Amino acid sequence: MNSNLESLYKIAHKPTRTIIGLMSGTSLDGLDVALCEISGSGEETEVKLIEFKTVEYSEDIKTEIRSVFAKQTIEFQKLVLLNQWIGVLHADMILKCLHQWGISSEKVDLIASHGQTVFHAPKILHQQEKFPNATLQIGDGDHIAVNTGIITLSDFRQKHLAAGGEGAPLAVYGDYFLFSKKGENRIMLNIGGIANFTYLPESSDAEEVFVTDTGTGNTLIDAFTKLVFPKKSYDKDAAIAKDGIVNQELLTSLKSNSFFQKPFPKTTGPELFSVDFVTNAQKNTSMLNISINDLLATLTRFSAETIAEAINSTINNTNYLVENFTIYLSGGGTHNPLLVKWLKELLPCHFLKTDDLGISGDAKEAILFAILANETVCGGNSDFGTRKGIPSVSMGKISFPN
Ligand SMILES: Nc1ncnc2c1ncn2[C@@H]1O[C@H](COP(=O)(O)OP(=O)(O)OP(=O)(O)O)[C@@H](O)[C@H]1O
Ligand SMILES: CC(=O)N[C@H]1[C@@H]2OC[C@@H](O2)[C@@H](O)[C@@H]1O[C@H](C)C(=O)O
Repeated sequence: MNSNLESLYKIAHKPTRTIIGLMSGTSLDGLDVALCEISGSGEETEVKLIEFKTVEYSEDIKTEIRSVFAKQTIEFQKLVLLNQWIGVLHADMILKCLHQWGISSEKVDLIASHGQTVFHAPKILHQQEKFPNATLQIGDGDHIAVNTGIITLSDFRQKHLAAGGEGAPLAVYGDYFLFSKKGENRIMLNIGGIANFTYLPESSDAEEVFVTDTGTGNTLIDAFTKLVFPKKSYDKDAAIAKDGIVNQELLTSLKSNSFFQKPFPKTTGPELFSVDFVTNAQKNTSMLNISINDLLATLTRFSAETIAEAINSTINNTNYLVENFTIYLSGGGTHNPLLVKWLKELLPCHFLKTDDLGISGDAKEAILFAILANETVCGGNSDFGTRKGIPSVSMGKISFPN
């Protein structure tokens, strides 16, 4: 047997695996690095978060990624260069984290790398009959494996697409394994650049589980904060939006986009929820001169209402009542007090954080990719039935260091 496969075989048989989960989301704030100890698989998965760090991206990295990010037209050579560059950068960031934590790379069994999404194109966005759902994450896995000396799983979303999904949201698998609890109705709501939620009914039946994106989370709030205040990357503690008044006419125009009429489950990204998207709505309602306070208040309300309406309408189609659910919040939007206040007003549920279940909301997505790698190496027996958007497949391409 090839010695690489032998190593992988041994890892699969260990009672506990040390796996680094990596996530760099749509906010482009940095790379989340979660060092986890994982035992079991599927519904028996147990995770201990040993270390966590968000390695902030330098302005140079942000500028380079933004030059191709969610854009219809780019310099093609740049995309090719970035694919390798990000792989090498991520490897370097991992090695620095391990050094800081005093952990040798030999102690790490696997890396699970999400990569950087540069374009998400489900059919509902691109609308071209002959082309299937598509998405692209860059930051080559072979470069991470060779540069760290650690077996790396990457590019998780392609298998999901190949098996009939939209390549997202993948959170549902880890959410179900870690958080589904018989006798409790739970919603795991992640408010990142884009918001999504996993619905975990009290039956704990994998075939009833459901996941969808809802639309924008922080991405539009961040974009307009940066546009008007180039030194700020987001509206910290909703300080700007809090002094504004929601503009109902603009809000109605934003909500009239056909994305919100499409059936669930569905996925989206900053390709749709962009500065142009808002500017067009402003033009249509003659609101181009609205104050930044009112604009951010309206965009924050837009996120809150579309998240609440997605949750209400999907639960109304089930045997359960929305008031019997607990919502567990995670993602950066959890730190936005105005967004959370409005969500609490709009949804008659009990609100907690994933931290209350022992998993840090800021680390959750990186941990979820570590769980996906764990499943590919030593699990893969869970059956999610025929529910749309949750194919029962193992995900991630395996890169060996030598
Ligand atoms: N104190 C705060 N006040 C308001 N907003 C905050 C605060 N802290 C974080 N945020 C928001 O959270 C964002 C970062 O969220 P997160 O790291 O979950 O996004 P992401 O992982 O890049 O997104 P995605 O999950 O869509 O890929 C920031 O850009 C900001 O909008
Ligand atoms: C294509 C892509 O990168 N999508 C992300 C993004 O960020 C949030 C939302 O949009 C979600 O669908 C997804 O990430 C999480 C981790 C997921 O797949 O569950």
